[in-house]
Amino acid sequence: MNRDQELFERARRVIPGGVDSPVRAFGSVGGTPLFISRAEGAYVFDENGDRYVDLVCSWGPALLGHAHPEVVAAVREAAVRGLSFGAPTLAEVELAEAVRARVPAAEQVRFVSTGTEATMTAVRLARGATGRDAIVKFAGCYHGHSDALLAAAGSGVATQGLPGSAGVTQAAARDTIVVDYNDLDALERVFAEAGDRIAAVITEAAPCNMGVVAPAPGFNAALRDLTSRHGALLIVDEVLTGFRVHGGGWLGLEGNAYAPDLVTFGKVVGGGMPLAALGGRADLMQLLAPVGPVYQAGTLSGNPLATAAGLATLRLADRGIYGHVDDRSTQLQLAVGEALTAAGVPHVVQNAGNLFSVFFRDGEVSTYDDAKAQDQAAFARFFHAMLDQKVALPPSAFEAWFLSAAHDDKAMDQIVSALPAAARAAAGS
Ligand SMILES: Cc1ncc(COP(=O)(O)O)c(C=O)c1O
Ligand SMILES: N[C@H](C=O)CCC(=O)O
Repeated sequence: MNRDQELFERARRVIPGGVDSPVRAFGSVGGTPLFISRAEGAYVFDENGDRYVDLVCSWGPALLGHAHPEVVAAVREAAVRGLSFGAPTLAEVELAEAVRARVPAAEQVRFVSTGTEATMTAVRLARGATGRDAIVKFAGCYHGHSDALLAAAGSGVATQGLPGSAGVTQAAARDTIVVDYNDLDALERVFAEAGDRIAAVITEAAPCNMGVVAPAPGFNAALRDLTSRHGALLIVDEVLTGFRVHGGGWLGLEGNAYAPDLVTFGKVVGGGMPLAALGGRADLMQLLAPVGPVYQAGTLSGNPLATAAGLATLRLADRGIYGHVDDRSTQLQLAVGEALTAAGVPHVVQNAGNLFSVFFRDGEVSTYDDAKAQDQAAFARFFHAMLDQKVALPPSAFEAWFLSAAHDDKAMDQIVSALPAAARAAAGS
């Protein structure tokens, strides 16, 4: 047994499945997760002492690469001033201003610790504002693990092939209406039948948790029109896309052509620390306690180390950074496509800005059903062949691949030269 295997066995004795988040467990690809001892730039190092080019990037936050010196310095400086105060700070105000400057729809911002809290609060706020109970979500979208949002969810729920989660009450499930992604006709029908019950439609700005499935042109703007016509709110979840695909998130990439009522952030906004946020129209945000009647709170919300990391990250994330990540993403998408084509493996590479994933099937994927109809065994073979060559992909066919500003020519060469053998493994040859 190597050190990772030893640790996994030990972990499983004290931690369910040996992991603190199911997607880490290698459940759908088999084998032993890497136990990471440290990370730097484009690389992670496991407990065996092996170095891997990382295409997980902490599932998104590491836009600048791991342990960027300026971000680490900002966290160090904050740490010596105190780890947590449970009181307002200057850095929170600065970070809220930085978010508002980049995302006009976020007129006011409330910081929380996880994306789950951000979307959960958005749902509660929508219900409080409209006096309605039902929420519409799209099949294959993932918004964290609050009860209202676990139905037909992507990410780890998709990876495990679950329809939802045990422990969600029937009442909660009844108030969540699930519609196929990119299907406006179906959504129109739902509003025609139950429009006066619907508090909000929540959508990933561009879904990346059933693999990457960009919205059809005009889809998000149509959601805006439809919800407005029916007095429902539009919640755009930018936890994954926010500050990653563009300085203004997916909304910015689409030129802020439509404005959601509420928008959620996580991952990059916390620079690798536990921080997420809910933003939105000021009149709605003013319904949150202590101003309004919708309660939301958090002992560690707006934690000073996390706000320091977030601020340093947003300050560094300029056009050059996004240009670099976009170019690397285009390069890798082409290289993966070429390798799989050469090996005769059915596939489609889809992107939303610099986020992309590979579906091991022919034909465009625009719904969760399309995403599920892929050869997951081929993905598992591909994944392990890449891992054998010291390239760490997300261990699921339903997750996006993440690049960073630290993925330089050397790291890219290592990835690209690993592709032909991985493609042949996917082909089963
Ligand atoms: C789009 C989206 N929303 C919400 C979440 C939940 O965030 P967290 O894992 O920080 O709770 C995630 C990822 O996990 C996500 O990708
Ligand atoms: N797909 C998820 C986030 O976007 C993966 C993170 C997790 O659930 O641990």
